[in-house]
Amino acid sequence: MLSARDICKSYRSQGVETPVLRNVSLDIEPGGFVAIVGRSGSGKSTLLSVLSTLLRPDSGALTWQGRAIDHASERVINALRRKDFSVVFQQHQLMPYLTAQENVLLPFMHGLRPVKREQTDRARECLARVGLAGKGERLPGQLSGGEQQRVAIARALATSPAMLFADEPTGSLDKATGQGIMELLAGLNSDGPAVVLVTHEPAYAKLARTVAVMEDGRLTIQA
Ligand SMILES: Nc1ncnc2c1ncn2[C@@H]1O[C@H](COP(=O)(O)OP(=O)(O)OP(=O)(O)O)[C@@H](O)[C@H]1O
Repeated sequence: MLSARDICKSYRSQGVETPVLRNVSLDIEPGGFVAIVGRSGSGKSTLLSVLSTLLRPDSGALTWQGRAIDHASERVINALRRKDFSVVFQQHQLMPYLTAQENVLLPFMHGLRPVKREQTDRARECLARVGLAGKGERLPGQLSGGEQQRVAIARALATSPAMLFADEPTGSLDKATGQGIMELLAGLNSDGPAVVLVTHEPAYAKLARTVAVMEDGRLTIQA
């Protein structure tokens, strides 16, 4: 379980401090599905970044399976991101010169070590899971926006994470394509990782089991 308690986070720029998260607490159970909603600038992405360890909180506690990770070493954080946590962004951040399958294999690539047969099989399985069987040899530029986001999700799934974080994964897609991505995430969540996602779209949030609303740096759990 991932647990955040009394998380505070401010940004400092040009001598001005802007508090963004004020005593935010949230528990995410194994298999949970949480949508974080709220108006633009309310701190949703900042919260997601703190939960996924991309940003460190100024104060408060973040624990993963009972272990404090808010000030864990880089080594511990890197191990967590390699194994348990995966993040999908609005801009899918695929490598344009690698095929879909090679992009999904990226989490397995360490230095010059060749990827293993079972990792290639896993990449193929993940592409099939997101509805892209048979498209593994295409470059991102030969796929639609929705398909590119599916590749990014397949890449995030490759390591069988316990937690999948998604920051506006539908933000650059039209409504029907976005709905497809949300349904995919809901389907993956039903037998896979816990999902925490940021969305602007109330219709998408309905697919989550818990809706958490950010307002003025505070978080309210709706259901
Ligand atoms: N690196 C930064 N330095 C200074 N201020 C920042 C930084 N990142 C975000 N902010 C500010 O923090 C506040 C919250 O930003 P955040 O991106 O978390 O909000 P959001 O709810 O995700 O917004 P949106 O829905 O528009 O993406 C905003 O006022 C933003 O301008």
